[in-house]
Amino acid sequence: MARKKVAVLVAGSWGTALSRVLADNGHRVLLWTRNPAQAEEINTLRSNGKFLPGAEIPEGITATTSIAEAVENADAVLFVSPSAAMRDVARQAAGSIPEGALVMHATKGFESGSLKRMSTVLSEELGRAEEKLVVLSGPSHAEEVIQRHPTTIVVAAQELACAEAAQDLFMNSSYFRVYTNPDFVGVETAGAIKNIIALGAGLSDGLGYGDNAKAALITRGLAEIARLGEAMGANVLTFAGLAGVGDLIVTCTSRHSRNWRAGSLLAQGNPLNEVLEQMGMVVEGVRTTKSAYELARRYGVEMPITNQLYAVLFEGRSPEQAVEALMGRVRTHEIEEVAWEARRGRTLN
Ligand SMILES: NC(=O)C1=CN([C@@H]2O[C@H](COP(=O)(O)OP(=O)(O)OC[C@H]3O[C@@H](n4cnc5c(N)ncnc54)[C@H](O)[C@@H]3O)[C@@H](O)[C@H]2O)C=CC1
Ligand SMILES: O=C(CO)COP(=O)(O)O
Repeated sequence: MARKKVAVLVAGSWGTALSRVLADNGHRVLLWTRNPAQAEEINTLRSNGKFLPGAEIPEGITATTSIAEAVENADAVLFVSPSAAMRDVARQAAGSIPEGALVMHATKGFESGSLKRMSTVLSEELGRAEEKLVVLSGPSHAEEVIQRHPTTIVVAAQELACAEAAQDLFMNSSYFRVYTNPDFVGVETAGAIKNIIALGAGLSDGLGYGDNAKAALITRGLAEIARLGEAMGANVLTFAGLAGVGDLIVTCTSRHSRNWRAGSLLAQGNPLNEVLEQMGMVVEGVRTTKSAYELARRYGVEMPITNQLYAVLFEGRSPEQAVEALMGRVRTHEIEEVAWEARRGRTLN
């Protein structure tokens, strides 16, 4: 594949790891950071010690503090800021992105207050149709990608050509395999909402519960993620894929997971503000719990785990009370569509 110029905004853990994949694929990467000391460290020491300690940054990556320089003449632009900074970063880049550049994002979250998906925020700020945007998601921790450990992700776009252009940029046969999916809304919502369940898994482990509890959180979490996603227009099958169950597994079980770690610190009795300070990296699940709690009300969807997480994070409920409330819920069917009422009148074969 021809060598492309790709701008990556910003130089956190995930932006840096994805830059390595692009550089390994022969592309020229301009990695933007607002922090001059970090740019200097990347360009001279070839390291990004705060976010990926011990990792070597390849020569194909150049850091810059000028967002205009990063995106100027770029063939593709990847946004990978925390969700809280997306609108601000997009606004800064908007005037300099070439008309024909492929625009992608790999951020997992919603905009607080407006509850908009990240692609909607990008579309508004960049003046581009959502149909032309690409979202990257799936089970992928930066700490493993930077070490070139085998990883699979999914790229979603409403137009196949856009998804395949992103697939071409990132896919390599040694450690990074990329699938395409036309269900843009499903991939984007699955990736955002899984962080709530990761917080819950961390809380569960922090309380000393075992694998049964975690498996329950993953599966029942998936059920409520899919319910909200479907109400927002997603294809329910997407939740059985990399962005759904795949990401839930990795985020609820990996020692690299920030959301899991934050949940386990909360279970030890640490206040939320101290946990976030101690983490030093973005913990998207906290904001996303609030957004999903509000989205569930907007779409009339039942999300019991999200509701309990919301009460623990923002209303002072103890994790033990939250577990009691979840276990004490009124009895119900596992899947409405296969419940007895729905089968009445059908012949079994
Ligand atoms: N770390 C990972 O393994 C993965 C992260 N993600 C997603 O990628 C997004 C970014 O996460 P990470 O890279 O892990 O975060 P991080 O905490 O490692 O880095 C965030 C970076 O954003 C910068 N930043 C924050 N606000 C800014 C602003 N207003 N303007 C410019 N720069 C700003 C920070 O200085 C920092 O360099 C999140 O939505 C996360 O869910 C997705 C998949 C994997
Ligand atoms: O989205 C991620 C991995 O796919 C990263 O989020 P966590 O660090 O919370 O697991």
